[in-house]
Parts: sequence; C-alpha cells; structure tokens
Amino acid sequence: MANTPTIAPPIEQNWALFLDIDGTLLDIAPTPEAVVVPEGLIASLEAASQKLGGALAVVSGRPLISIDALLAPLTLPAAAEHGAVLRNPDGLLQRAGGGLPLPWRENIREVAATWEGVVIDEKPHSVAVHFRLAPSREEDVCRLLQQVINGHEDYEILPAKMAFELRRKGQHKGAAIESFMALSPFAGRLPVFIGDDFTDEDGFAVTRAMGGKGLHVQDDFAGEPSRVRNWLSQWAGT
Ligand SMILES: O=P(O)(O)OC[C@H]1O[C@H](O[C@H]2O[C@H](CO)[C@@H](O)[C@H](O)[C@H]2O)[C@H](O)[C@@H](O)[C@@H]1O
Repeated sequence: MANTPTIAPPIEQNWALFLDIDGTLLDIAPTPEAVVVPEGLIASLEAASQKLGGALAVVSGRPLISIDALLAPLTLPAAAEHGAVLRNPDGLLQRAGGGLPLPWRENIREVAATWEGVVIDEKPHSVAVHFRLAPSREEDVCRLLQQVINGHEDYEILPAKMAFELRRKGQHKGAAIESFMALSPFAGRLPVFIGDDFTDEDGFAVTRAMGGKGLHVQDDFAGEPSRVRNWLSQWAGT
C-alpha cells in the first residue's frame, strides 16, 4: 500500500469541498470514542476552508456534538447524523423531524447491552450498533434491528463499517450536500465529496450527478486517511 500512488486530483479553487470524517479525515479506531485527531488537521481544515471562501463542510454520520468536539475550536458548516442535522454556513441549525421511537431504543439497549464488545452508539435521530470488537455478533445485530423495525417502511437499516445503523429514510448525505449547494458560499461551485463507506454512496451519487466528483478513500487515496490529510495540508499550505 505504501507505494500505491494517490490518484486524487489537486484541489481547485472553484470546488465546494465536502468531507466525511471517520475513515476519511480520521483513521478508523476500535470504538467511536477512541479516534485520534492528528496534529495539524484542524489547521489544515481551517486554512483550506479560508482558501475556498468558506465552501468546505464536514458530512458525517456522527452527531453534531461529537463533530464539534473532534474539530474544536473549528465549527464548520456540517451535516451530522448523515444529514438529519445541518449547520448552515450562517450557523443556522436545521433538524429533521422524527427520530426513533423510544421503545425501539429501549429494546436495542436491553438486548445489545448484554453482548460483550458490542457498542451502542446513541444519536438524537438514529442509533448505530457497532460489532467491531465482537465480529461474531454481526448477524445478531442485524437481526435485532430488523426485529425492532418490524417492516416499518419509513425506516431503514444501513450497513456501515463494522456496524449497522437504524435511521429514518431520506436522511442521507446526498440530500445534505444538495441542500448546502443551494447556499452561499457553496452555490455555483463544483461539488466534491470525499468518503470511504457504504454510507457515503448517496453523497458520491449527488456530487457526480451535479457534474462534480465523488472521491473514494479506497480508490483515490490508496485506502489511507493520512493521504487525505496530506493532500489537504499540501494544498492549504499548512
Ligand atoms: O460518516 P462518518 O464521519 O464516516 O461517520 C460514520 C460513523 O463513524 C463512526 O463509526 C465508525 O468509526 C469508528 C471510529 O473509527 C469505528 O470504531 C466504527 O467501527 C465505525 O463504524 C461513528 O461512531 C458513527 O456514529 C458514524 O455513523
């Protein structure tokens, strides 16, 4: 992998840049709380955002509180929980209505909490259940969420990296990017989204349909978030 070239093109001044966090800006860690924000990343993001006239947003499955904690003191435009929560460039917050029914959450907690190594990642609008530390629980986790959802058509189970996420349909990264692209300073720019996961496919589809780019960490950065960070810092001059 070390000798594989980075294929991503250099950033251009007219881009609107949308960045996923886990597996793209940050290396994957054993649990959501164990991620490390490498030195220099915040400065790179800040400088890149300035060079792009503010047209840089993070688009993540994490809740907004977690995004802000990781990127402090930066508060970038952000799509949190795969777009269920948007923080627009002017700071305005938009929250999708309708989270998960409380009995569903209680059911998931009751069952999955007894599975050693399984991490329940509660978010305001959804829940991710991680089996990274208990890979043999993959099927159990999937079955549990299917039982909880019980054919309810407004909700869906999203396969993620060593996790399944239960969320309301329609709250996805593509819709979030479309929403940002209607706003200054994103409007009129070329949308470029960088991601690494199945949960990023909606974002790739939307940026490509708009004539922009969907860059995949695996294909364009040899699978290494460190290459995304270097690419960003070289262009940002940090
Ligand atoms: O959209 P992202 O910013 O990539 O967020 C997606 C999910 O990321 C986190 O989970 C993933 O990263 C963890 C830390 O590396 C890892 O332990 C886990 O296995 C991955 O699935 C986060 O915890 C989720 O809430 C996000 O939805």
